[in-house]
Amino acid sequence: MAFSNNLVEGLERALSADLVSLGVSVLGLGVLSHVSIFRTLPVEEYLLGILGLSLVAVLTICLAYLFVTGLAVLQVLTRVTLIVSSFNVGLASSIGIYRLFFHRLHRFPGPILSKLSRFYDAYLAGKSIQYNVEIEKLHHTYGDFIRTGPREICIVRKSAVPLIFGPNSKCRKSTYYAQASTESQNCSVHHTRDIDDHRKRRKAWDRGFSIKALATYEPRVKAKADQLALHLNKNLGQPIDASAWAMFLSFDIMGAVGFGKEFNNLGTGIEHPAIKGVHDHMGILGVLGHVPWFLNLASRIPGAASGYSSFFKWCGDEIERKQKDWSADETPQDVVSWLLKAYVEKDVSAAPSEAALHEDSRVVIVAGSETTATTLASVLYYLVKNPAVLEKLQRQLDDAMPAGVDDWSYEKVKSVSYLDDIIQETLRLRPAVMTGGYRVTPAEGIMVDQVHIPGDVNVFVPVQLVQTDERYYTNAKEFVPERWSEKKEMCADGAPYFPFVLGPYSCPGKNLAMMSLRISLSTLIQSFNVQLAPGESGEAFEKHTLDTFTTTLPSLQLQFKRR
Ligand code: HEM
Repeated sequence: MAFSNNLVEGLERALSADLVSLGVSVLGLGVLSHVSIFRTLPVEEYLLGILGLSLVAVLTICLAYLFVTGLAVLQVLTRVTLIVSSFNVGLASSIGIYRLFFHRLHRFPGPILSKLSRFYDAYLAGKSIQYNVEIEKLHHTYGDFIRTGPREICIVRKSAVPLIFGPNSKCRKSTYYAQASTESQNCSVHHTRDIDDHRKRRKAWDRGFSIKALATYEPRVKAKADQLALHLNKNLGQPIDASAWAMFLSFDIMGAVGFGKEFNNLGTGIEHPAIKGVHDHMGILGVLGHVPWFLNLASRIPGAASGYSSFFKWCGDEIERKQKDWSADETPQDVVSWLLKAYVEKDVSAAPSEAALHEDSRVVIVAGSETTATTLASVLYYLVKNPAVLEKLQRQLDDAMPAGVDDWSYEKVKSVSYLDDIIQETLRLRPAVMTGGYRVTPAEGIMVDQVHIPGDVNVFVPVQLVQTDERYYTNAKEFVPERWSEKKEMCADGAPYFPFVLGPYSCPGKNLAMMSLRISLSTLIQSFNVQLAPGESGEAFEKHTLDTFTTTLPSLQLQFKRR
């Protein structure tokens, strides 16, 4: 009894302390909480728990004031506001001082605000949604190793590429991928950070892109390319937005070989409504993706993801339909059916939950379409800007298929290695993922040249910047497809080239992408001459491409004429 009386008295005294003493002690508590808990806690993992706990703490303090001290409501509110703000000031000051002066990355150069918070890089990305351009500016100011976040280093060195992305790299996916979910159970193969989960699941994906599977996709890809050629034929000499039509083609291809379904963008000339929502929100991803925990939190606000709802529903309905019509005896005819097969048969490579399977199905469309579309439009851009390259390609296609379109076969197209050189050179100058992937270093860190990057640090090598670096490529910003064949001296030894990334997280759709690009480009270039439409300089296309993780292109007006 005496003990509980003492406790109540003690609590009463503490709560009724004068405002200055109260503020100072709670500020100290904020500092203490950072030093003892938050400094090492992976906030992304416990986001909701931390928010819930903070709310409970504030409510408890309110109730304690009301019932123990008997203060009036206004006085209680004043004191609680003081407590909350003092705690946060203490916490934020401790975080700031630690990040600037004591953090294991404190010696790396970079903008002060980047060292303090990822929100600064979100601001940089948001200025014109060209984080790739901002990174180039930072590189000129700070050099090859830039601290782009409290716990992030951007490295502009070729030697970093195998260390971070190579097959033997010990780096894993970083917290960047926590923007969707932190539970691998619910994540797509792209977002899971659990290395075992990822390794197992990649097997199901790789089956969907095997040589045998690709052979079944080939006629469908060709049919879509022919449909585009037909549209161009009907609109000879008219301005055609190459960015939009490349997107229509790629989405229709992924609808056909990804799901075995028809989006019919090429038929209508209008973006399918399920996809429009995705495109409208790419900018948000390009900005808030830089603060993954915030994006994760924001996406939980009711209605926040409503722009995606028709896309989610479309993919969900299609999976449901496939599950209903499932026949174990049939060989899957599209990528999602390969993923579903693993799931239905409870294979080790299966997505770990229905939610994860749905996420995977959405990745098929988004990862497969945007990337191929932007590459296709970019190739066309370089061809119109470099007519000698276009003519050389046409000559080589004619040599391989002398009887013209009736002579077309994918085998013959594959023999035209100049086409691959053109695609490769385009992906060097304008990779479809311009800045990321993002990885985290292993506990022992990594040694890049003579620089030690400590453990548990997020790292990335900006793909476009390092692939257009004069140290590694002669006339690095110029489009010279011959550098991949007869002018190999234009690439330095080990010049960095990784538009599909390398190693365990590399793009599983690379062969499908290359097939789609070869088929569509050969189909178009064999039949048409192409040039910039009147009034189009190509400047906006060159300068205003957006870095939305994958690339978002401005329009590019081209004119097609029959050869
Ligand atoms: C020119 C076309 C393409 C390019 C340049 C490209 C590039 C990339 C890159 C750079 C990544 C790594 C991203 C990261 O590290 O976060 C990636 C991953 C991925 N890509 Fe592609 N991609 C292309 C086409 C495709 C296609 C056609 C598909 C088919 C669905 C596809 C499916 C995927 C998937 C599922 C991943 C995640 C892989 C993983 O995390 O294990 N991509 N791609």
